[in-house]
Amino acid sequence: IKIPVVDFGAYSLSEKDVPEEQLQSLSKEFKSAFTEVGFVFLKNTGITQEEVDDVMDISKKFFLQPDELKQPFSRNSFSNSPNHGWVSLETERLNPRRPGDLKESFNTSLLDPNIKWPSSGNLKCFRERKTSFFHRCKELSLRVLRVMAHSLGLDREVFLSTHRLIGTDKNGTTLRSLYYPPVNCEKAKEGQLRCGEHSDYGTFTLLFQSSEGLQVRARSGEFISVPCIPGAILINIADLMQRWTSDQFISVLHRVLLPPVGDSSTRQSLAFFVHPDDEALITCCDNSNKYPPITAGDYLTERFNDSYGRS
Ligand SMILES: O=C(O)CCC(=O)C(=O)O
Ligand SMILES: [Fe+2]
Repeated sequence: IKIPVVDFGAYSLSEKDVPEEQLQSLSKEFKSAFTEVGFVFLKNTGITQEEVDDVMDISKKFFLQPDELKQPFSRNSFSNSPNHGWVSLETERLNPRRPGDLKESFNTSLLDPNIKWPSSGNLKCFRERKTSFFHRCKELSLRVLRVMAHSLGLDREVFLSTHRLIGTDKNGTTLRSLYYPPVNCEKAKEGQLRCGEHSDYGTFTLLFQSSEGLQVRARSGEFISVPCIPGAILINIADLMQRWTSDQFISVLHRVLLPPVGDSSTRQSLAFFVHPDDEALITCCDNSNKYPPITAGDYLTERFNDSYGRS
């Protein structure tokens, strides 16, 4: 497989609207990418490499602290947004058949003013950077949703009306910073990876990477390494979108392997997981009823139970 690169300049965040003709051609490119590959690189989105670097820098400062200082911000300690917060090393297994992933992450799901943020020492701009990047990703995602609807021959507002509450406790959309610390391959457990094989759960994901390492499963079953294109954003269709489109758009397995033996480098990425509003009822958009209707909230809860182990 080869992941197509699409120039999003005509609808970048610095443009007010997209001319009809360009919308038409973007839709065509989206359609072939999402039906055949499930992934696309977007360039000229308006989100700059500098913005990405700034968020990665502040995230790394958070992760490099001792665990005791990160503990107060743990995932599950924010009652109205259970996914918000820090996830420690080896806690999550995106492939439940493997040992815990060798990664740490910090999820930003809720922008509510009452939320407690890391703010000490060199983390003074943590909140500001996360929040403003979240908004940028949200704006871009709404544009992507419009083009997607168009490419499926649907009213361009259909996806927008089900993604109205991003950033509130009634929508699961999450900006996740990921940090993959250096790995001592001799100490790693049998079968352990940086991030196990999985597909994402929601509508789609925007992925920003600092270096290579991501692999995507081709139809042949073989995993293929994805290049890292500076300034370009990787978008992949997630499972709920596949279901919504009656399998027209495909959600593809991906993973991050351990670095080669002797390579002690770290890796960082940022993922913006777009989810519909919890109450949105997801019904096959071609009216085929291939899958029964389900609310986005119920669907997401089910998937989280799988990756954190049911208790
Ligand atoms: O770190 C990466 O490049 C991919 C992470 C990922 O696929 C995920 O968190 O869902
Ligand atoms: Fe993923």
